[in-house]
Amino acid sequence: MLKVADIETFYGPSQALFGVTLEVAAGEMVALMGRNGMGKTTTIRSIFGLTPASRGTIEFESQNIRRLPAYRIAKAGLGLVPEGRRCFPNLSVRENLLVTARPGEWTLAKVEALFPRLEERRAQMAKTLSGGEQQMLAIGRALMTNPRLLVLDEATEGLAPVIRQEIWRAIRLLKEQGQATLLVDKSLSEILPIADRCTILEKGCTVWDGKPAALDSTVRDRYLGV
Ligand SMILES: Nc1ncnc2c1ncn2[C@@H]1O[C@H](COP(=O)(O)OP(=O)(O)OP(=O)(O)O)[C@@H](O)[C@H]1O
Repeated sequence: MLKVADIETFYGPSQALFGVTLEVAAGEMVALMGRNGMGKTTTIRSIFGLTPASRGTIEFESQNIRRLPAYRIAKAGLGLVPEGRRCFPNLSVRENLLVTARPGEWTLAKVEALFPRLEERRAQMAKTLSGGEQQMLAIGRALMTNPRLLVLDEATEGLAPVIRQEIWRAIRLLKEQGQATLLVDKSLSEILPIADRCTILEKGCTVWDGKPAALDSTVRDRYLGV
């Protein structure tokens, strides 16, 4: 479904990615891992055309999307939940969900069933939500676009444990429903049981790719330890 091969990405003169390769197949949940600053967010920004890659290939459903503008990439069927959420602060929860809606399986009712808190707060302005609720809203908004591939960047970072659990429960449900997902998260105990595959980045390069069961302590210590 998504094939990223050997991409290189720059911020001005400074190179951040030196050869990132990853793949997400239909129905798969893939974890993109690596320590801070190794290039996970840049990889996601490159896939979405927000910081375009200058070399390599990015194919989504056999279409080359590397040089497409960001809005065309979203339209091709990729949904992003960026780091740091980003909802419309002065729109209600319900308006935030409806403004990005595209026809498909995910409807307002289904998103509200996935996150009952959003239903309870549907008339509230997004800016009055807690951080965790805003994160749920950001996920709900991405689902309302009915993406064939959902990409979550640090969806549970910095949230209270009870909210994190709610978000992980939702992510597990998405997986059961066969939603193809690319996930960045530092919580190995949550991510490893549900990921079909892990791709690890080190200094802007893909250095490991495999099933979570193959991710032994040597690999963990080398690439994921602090
Ligand atoms: N806007 C920017 N301008 C210049 N360099 C940047 C910019 N954003 C990121 N970088 C650099 O690119 C490299 C990769 O950063 P990136 O944010 O992709 O890493 P990450 O793996 O997502 O880290 P984190 O887990 O901390 O979010 C780092 O060296 C970082 O300093």
